[in-house]
Amino acid sequence: MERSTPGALLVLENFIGGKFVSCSSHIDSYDPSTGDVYCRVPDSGGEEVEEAVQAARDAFPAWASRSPADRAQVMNRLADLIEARLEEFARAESKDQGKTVTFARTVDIPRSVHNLRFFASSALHHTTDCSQMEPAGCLNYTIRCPVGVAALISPWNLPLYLLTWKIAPAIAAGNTVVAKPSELTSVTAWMMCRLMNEAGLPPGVVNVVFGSGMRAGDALVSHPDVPLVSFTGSTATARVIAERSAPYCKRLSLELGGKNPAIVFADADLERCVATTVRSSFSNQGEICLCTSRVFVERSVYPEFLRRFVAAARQWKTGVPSDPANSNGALVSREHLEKVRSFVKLAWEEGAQVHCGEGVDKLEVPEQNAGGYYMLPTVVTGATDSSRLMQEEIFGPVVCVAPFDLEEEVILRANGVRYGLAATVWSRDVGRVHRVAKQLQAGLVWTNCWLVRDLNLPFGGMKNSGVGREGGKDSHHFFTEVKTVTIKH
Ligand SMILES: NC(=O)C1=CN([C@@H]2O[C@H](COP(=O)(O)OP(=O)(O)OC[C@H]3O[C@@H](n4cnc5c(N)ncnc54)[C@H](O)[C@@H]3O)[C@@H](O)[C@H]2O)C=CC1
Ligand SMILES: N/C(=C\C=C\C(=O)O)C(=O)O
Repeated sequence: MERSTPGALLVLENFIGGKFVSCSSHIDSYDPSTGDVYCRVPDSGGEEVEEAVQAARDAFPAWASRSPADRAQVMNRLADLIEARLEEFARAESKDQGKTVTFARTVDIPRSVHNLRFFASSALHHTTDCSQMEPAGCLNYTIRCPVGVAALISPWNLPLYLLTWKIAPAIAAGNTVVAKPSELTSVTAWMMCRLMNEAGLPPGVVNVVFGSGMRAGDALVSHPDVPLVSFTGSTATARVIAERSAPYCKRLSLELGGKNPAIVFADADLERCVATTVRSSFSNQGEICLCTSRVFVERSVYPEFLRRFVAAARQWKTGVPSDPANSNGALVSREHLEKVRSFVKLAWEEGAQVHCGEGVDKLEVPEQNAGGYYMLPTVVTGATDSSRLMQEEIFGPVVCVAPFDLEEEVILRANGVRYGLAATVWSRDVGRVHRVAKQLQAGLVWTNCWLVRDLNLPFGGMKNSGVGREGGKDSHHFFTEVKTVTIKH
């Protein structure tokens, strides 16, 4: 049972047409570091979504006709206002999500600010195509127009970062939006809404409706006046969204889960590789779709890699999110903690070896955090490639390590899952790195590094990891309709 905190709870309101609007029912939101209720999130449904879509529709013509430079100015002001409150946002993100304050302070919030500035700036530099048909005396050119009201649905793992990753390109291109953050982590979105009028964003350009996926999310993606949906979350939810969107032929961008492999060849710089692979496996409690989940190591260096990797995982300290000594905080919810733990239980049942973490090492947190959702970084070996541990997205601090013998073999094994989001390859052999990167079924391949991100380049997954790409030009294309104009002269 969750414990509840006495005293006043933070109560959030929807942000519609530039105003905060209260909702008659709410959902409790928990502080993952203690298990206490600390916030109440509007449980919006069809009525609230209708109001928000109407506000976005009303605001669309004026916003769409503003110049990119005008829109960029407002977005930059919003970025400045968030940046000026970075610490406040970082603490709120940590309390709501369970991540360490350090991670929120150095990753989530700075990257949210960067999203706004990046898309504000890139909107100034887009060009379109032109062709001449000489014998016919025709000039063809393209123009790009905003699509209309965009539905933006974001998850709980990088709350403000992934929300701004969608809002920024959508409004930079002249769309208006109705966003629905995850009901588990709504606070920083609400805090950003408090800054929108001050930033100069016209009422109705960004509307935020809080609530569950089943009610608010479903009403939003099913709305006939919303022609476009950008979603980040689970593959299961993406399927439902695709079904709801199909009758209206909506434009979809789906960024989904992963089962990301790291491939370590014997010639890799083992020291750097171990340090980075621990980070790629356990950052943000393993709750990033890009986290490494399966590590394949060439057999000759496998024992040494495993020894160093387990030692480094034990050094990845887990505990109270506000303590700067900790690399990991708490998982997002009790349900999610139970789900992640069930994979380790499965490992024990199936005869795999658990080298550190869950069930092996002791996790210590202060008495007041005893109800929090903590879990130690856990390293498993001996899971078969076809096991659930090696096939399903765990989305927590659990990683499987396995040896391999041949390059062709490891490519097949790395590709042998339904997902295809990200992969990492560790080798000093440039030829091999190119060869392997080309054959991996993944939207992103990092070699000798992880999570180095240029927002200009496409981001997205293959297979069950998603549909479409976002980032730079791809986001601009997704959030605009292209039209070809032909002039006979
Ligand atoms: N970025 C990623 O790859 C993420 C993957 N996941 C995976 O999904 C699993 C389940 O986590 P959930 O929070 O349940 O993810 P989810 O996919 O259900 O939630 C993501 C967002 O979708 C909304 N949503 C849920 N059902 C909806 C519907 N029918 N229509 C419209 N919106 C809907 C949620 O309210 C939330 O805002 C995790 O254990 C993890 O494996 C979860 C979050 C992010
Ligand atoms: N989309 C996700 C992470 C993106 C990270 C990045 O852009 O660097 C996710 O975890 O869902």
